[in-house]
Amino acid sequence: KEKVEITKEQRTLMKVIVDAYSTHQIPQDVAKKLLQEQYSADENFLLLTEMATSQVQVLVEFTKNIPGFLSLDREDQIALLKGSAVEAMFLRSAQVFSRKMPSGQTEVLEERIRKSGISEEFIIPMFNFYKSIVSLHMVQEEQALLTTITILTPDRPYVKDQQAVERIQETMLELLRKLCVLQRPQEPQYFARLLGRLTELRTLSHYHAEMLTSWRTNDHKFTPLLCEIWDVQ
Ligand SMILES: O=C(Nc1ccccc1F)[C@H](C1CCCCC1)n1c(-c2ccc(Cl)cc2)nc2cc(F)c(F)cc21
Repeated sequence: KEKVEITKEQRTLMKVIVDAYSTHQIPQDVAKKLLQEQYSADENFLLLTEMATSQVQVLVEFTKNIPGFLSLDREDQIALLKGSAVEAMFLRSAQVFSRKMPSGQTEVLEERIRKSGISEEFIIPMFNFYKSIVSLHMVQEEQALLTTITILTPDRPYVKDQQAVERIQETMLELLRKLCVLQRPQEPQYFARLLGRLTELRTLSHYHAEMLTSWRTNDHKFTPLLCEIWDVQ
């Protein structure tokens, strides 16, 4: 039986990542807003573009706290941010959706999102992904590390020094692997299941531009930052 233990430096690394992850969150809670009232497709589109724009800003702040990220080549840092922003947003959305809520509220939230203006064809894959995240019952350490691992994907477009990214990602993968073994001794496959979600996440993120341009709204207005990150307009 493998004796797994977290080293002192791994504990420090995890604290840095989890603190940064919980600090750099969007101030206003979109789930609360959606539960408070029903918005029109136009209002929902505006809310989405606002949320997605501020999500990119908090993502940039979060990555500054990933040990080693700032010592990467500057252009590679940008390539990693650009390449992971959409996935980070869907992962964040899934984590928001998987939060424990008073009974019945998750169903209301799901209904509001289904009716938000997003076109039918994307609702199934999106909620399949969200529900697969819900079923993992991730703790915040796992959520923070999974987002960090997503950001540190070496084979994003235009990354020059992939080895340098791989080295940092491997540190995070090893830490997550240990956490999963310690957290779920009865589920030896749990770590593999977590990483499997990243494949689903990448597939869902392929549709992101279409999801926005097919939104049921008369005016698809995007912020300059979203045009940059979301390959729209
Ligand atoms: O705000 C959003 N996501 C989000 C962005 C940044 C940080 C945190 C976030 F939750 C949007 C809203 C926007 C307003 C209309 C309804 C969907 N959102 C999505 C989502 C994201 C992108 C596309 Cl193309 C389609 C849906 N899935 C959600 C699941 C949830 F549980 C949730 F609370 C909000 C969610």
